[in-house]
Amino acid sequence: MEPKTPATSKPEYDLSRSHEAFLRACKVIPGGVNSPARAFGAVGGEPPFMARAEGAYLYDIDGHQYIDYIGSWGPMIFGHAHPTVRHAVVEALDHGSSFGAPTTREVDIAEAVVAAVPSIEKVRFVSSGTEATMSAIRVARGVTGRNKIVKMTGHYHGHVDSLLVQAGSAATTLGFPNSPGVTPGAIEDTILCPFNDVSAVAAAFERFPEQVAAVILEPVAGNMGLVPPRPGYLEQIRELTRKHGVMLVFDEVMTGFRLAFGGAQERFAIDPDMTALGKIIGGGLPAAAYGAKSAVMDFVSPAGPIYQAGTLSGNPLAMAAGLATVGMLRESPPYERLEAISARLEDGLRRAASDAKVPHVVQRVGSMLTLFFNQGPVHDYEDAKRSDTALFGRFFWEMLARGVYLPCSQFEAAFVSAAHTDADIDHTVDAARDALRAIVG
Ligand SMILES: Cc1ncc(COP(=O)(O)O)c(C=O)c1O
Ligand SMILES: NCC(=O)CCC(=O)O
Repeated sequence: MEPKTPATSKPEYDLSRSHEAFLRACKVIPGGVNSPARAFGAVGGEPPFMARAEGAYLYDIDGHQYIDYIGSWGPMIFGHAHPTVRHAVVEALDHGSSFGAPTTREVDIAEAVVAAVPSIEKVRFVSSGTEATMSAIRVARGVTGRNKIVKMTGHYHGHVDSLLVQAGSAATTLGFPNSPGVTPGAIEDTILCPFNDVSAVAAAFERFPEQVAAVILEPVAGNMGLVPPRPGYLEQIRELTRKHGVMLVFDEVMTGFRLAFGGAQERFAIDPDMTALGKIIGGGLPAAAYGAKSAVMDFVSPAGPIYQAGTLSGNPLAMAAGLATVGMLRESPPYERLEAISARLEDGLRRAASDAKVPHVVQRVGSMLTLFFNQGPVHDYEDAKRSDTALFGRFFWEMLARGVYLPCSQFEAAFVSAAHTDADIDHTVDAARDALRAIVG
């Protein structure tokens, strides 16, 4: 079937094949999906099922083409099915897909991470961002001999029990910040603070003197929509944690290799004690990592006593995809262009929303952005929750029908890739203008 070219005027939009697939899926998969974030719970309706993806585009089984701003929720910084990544994975596959024994490719990618991220001297590879943050917390507790963790409301660190409290992403969307099955014991050592509020963290340290092992945060929050740190916030948190002997853990699963080659910590010149990486580091295959100075990482088994393991950790295919992606980021950095096209999108969306006279704010850092239907500015979770999610849902569907695939929740960030062209951006802005006109008249 020839893909239908996206048009900004709303074409007939038929998802009957996806509907059939969804009915089949719902019989054998909970909610029809393998992760709630893709279920359209926040926008209503059923998701299109995807057939393939290439460059900046997704193609569904009903024959529609979409300009993709999810990028697999972050990994696809060069767009989909990039030939260099594909070639690396195919070559790796020809040599066997998993050995359960060390490979030189793991050393190559570890060296690449250490060279890219100054705060990391040693790094351990795992298979998901969830494992990376879970392990980082375990190490922080093991190294400090303290139990408590400070977490920011609206920040999402994967589905780790102790961190699944007032988490963002689909946990916000689905409205059960504390999931059934997470025991009171699992979260009793988790202290919640609002993002961008240094005094709340200082108060937590005073209330629990010498009991806090770590502060974990997304340096630029992407799981309650895009929320930048206020100027000076990260610096003050760094100073405060150092003063109290608390480890500062940056969850750079989203921001790592995206906001700069060295991640948000390079962009904001902060030296965290530990870093969780994911998404881009796996180049679209399942890989993630956590790293720190050697003095910390040497506590990790088998060098030290803190246990952490994984059958598929350092998987050859995932390492090949990650290495190819990191190599391209280093050899031909896309960051300047990403900044330029993302700014073009930001400006265009802002103009479209202003002209439609809907309350809005567009927040962006690098190639991550959110159009909030909210007066703004959005500094924390409480601000984000004031958004008009019903309006967002209508806008989302109007955009989808016009061939633009935005993240399917107000509480997610959109990702721009190096594969997006100026024409894609302009098409998106035209679609937004039409969509808002269709909604508000
Ligand atoms: C900031 C952040 N941390 C951790 C995770 C968890 O990663 P994963 O979904 O690979 O487990 C995600 C996304 O899911 C994330 O955005
Ligand atoms: N911002 C949300 C995610 O990145 C998670 C995607 C998923 O769990 O499917």
